[in-house]
Amino acid sequence: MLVAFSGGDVRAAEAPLIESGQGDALLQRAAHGLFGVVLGLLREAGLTAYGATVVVLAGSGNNGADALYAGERLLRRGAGATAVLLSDHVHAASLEAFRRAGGTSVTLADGTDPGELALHAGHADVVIDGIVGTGAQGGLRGTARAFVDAFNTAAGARATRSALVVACDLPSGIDVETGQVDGPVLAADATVTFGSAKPGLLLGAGALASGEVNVVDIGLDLTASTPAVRTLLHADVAALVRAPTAQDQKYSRGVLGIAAGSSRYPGAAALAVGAALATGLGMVRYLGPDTVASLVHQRNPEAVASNGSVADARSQAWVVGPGAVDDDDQRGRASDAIGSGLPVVVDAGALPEVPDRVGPQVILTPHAGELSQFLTARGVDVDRSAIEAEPAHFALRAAEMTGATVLLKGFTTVVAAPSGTLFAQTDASPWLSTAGSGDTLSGILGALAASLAEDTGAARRIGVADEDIWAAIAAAGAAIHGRAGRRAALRGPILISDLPTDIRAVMADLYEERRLAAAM
Ligand SMILES: NC(=O)C1=CN([C@@H]2O[C@H](COP(=O)(O)OP(=O)(O)OC[C@H]3O[C@@H](n4cnc5c(N)ncnc54)[C@H](OP(=O)(O)O)[C@@H]3O)[C@@H](O)[C@H]2O)[C@@H](O)CC1
Ligand SMILES: [K+]
Repeated sequence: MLVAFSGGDVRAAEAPLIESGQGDALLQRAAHGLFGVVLGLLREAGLTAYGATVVVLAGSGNNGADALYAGERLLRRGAGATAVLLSDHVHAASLEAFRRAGGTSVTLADGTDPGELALHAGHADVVIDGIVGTGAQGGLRGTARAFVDAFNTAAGARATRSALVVACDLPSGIDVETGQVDGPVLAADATVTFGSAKPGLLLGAGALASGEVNVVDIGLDLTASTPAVRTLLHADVAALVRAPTAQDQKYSRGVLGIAAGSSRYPGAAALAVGAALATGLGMVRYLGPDTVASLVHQRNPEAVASNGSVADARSQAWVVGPGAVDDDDQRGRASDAIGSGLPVVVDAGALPEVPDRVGPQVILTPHAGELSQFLTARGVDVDRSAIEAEPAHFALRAAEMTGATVLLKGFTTVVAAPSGTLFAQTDASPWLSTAGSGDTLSGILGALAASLAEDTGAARRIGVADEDIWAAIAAAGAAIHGRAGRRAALRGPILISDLPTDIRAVMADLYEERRLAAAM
């Protein structure tokens, strides 16, 4: 699991070490970790340090010092390195070490046009961003801002430019706590972060600017702090999902009730049912109008369908709401399922049925517009754009207000538990923002909820508190959905009705990971 502590907590954990005279040792450990990741990236690009061209961008703080010490190590391995100094008072010892190893440096003075230097950096093999780290205050300013603007213009966007950009601790320009960007940002191909990830690397625009996040252990003790954000990795999702055993029968593997679709939106039901079956469980019971049930049956004859009541359809979990609009029977089923005490995934048309207080086993899956309506109906007047700017804040607010688990959809999906625990998953493909995508997410979440509803060891397997298991299940569902989308996008624009094929392939990968982990 990728665990992010706030910049403040990381700095507090550094403080006693710095006071006891270990400040330089910390810088050296950080620089060594950064150097190691750069070497690996060069190797992946078919290069070695010997002969590689490196540009180190150094600001006035310790972030610049880490980058310069990493540059020193690359110089000693035969790289050619130039430092662009964005302040006239960079960390003296690291600059001295960089120069002694053969590096050259140039100071960008206030008011000087950074265009030529930016062009030079754009032609390097690697650019190490040591402009600002956890000491950044607000959006980039002064020479830092001018240089990043010029670099983005000269080198182009990530994926189109030739230089690999490696962020030291965090990409300069993001807010360390929220990932919000105010002004230019130096988007990285990879970020090497020290002690632990920071929330801004996992949330919002910061998650998009960070590339692959590598955490370097520099010996900080963070055990007394509470993680601010967590991201489930492949191994965590693999440890969570439940594979059938020889003792299982269809009822013990999990039965999911789905009250989705309406005569206006019949397709949503078929998509949710198909995705649930592909995720793997014992049975899906579909409840809804006969016409919709026959569409569900055409695609998935294994689903058991009726137009009966929630009370009569024994299940371990429910999905309510996808495509269920202007349908009083579906509304009644949503209300009954939410009131049943069973895990329930509540989407779209069922969100207005949520009472004031529920338990964390009720998983709400709004997008920003739906969360805005949901919160406004509860007296928190907030529009869609405000939620998009601070998704974690508003998801937590909704979870704390209602007691539900709140999964807020987006390119980065955030999941808030009522306990305050927060997950962020950036597994998705932009191709997934298409009609029907949310219906398949509901199906995946429902299947996980049904198959894990009675699994008392699930939270322990991935190291979360029992009270946060529903948030972890929701985060795992977002990860599976996102990866299925990425896989599907390899074949071109995603056809959501095809997604079950990719969901099954993602599940197969997860079971293989689980098997390999057990064999170790
Ligand atoms: N502590 C340690 O021992 C360890 C620390 N570590 C490393 O140190 C980093 C933290 O170092 P830090 O505290 O020196 O702050 P840092 O982010 O380098 O720069 C702050 C300076 O930047 C400037 N500045 C601020 N905002 C700005 C803006 N918006 N736009 C432009 N400039 C801005 C401002 O300088 P000024 O402009 O005032 O000259 C300010 O003083 C951390 O991320 C990690 O990499 C690790 O190696 C582990 C050991
Ligand atoms: K940086």
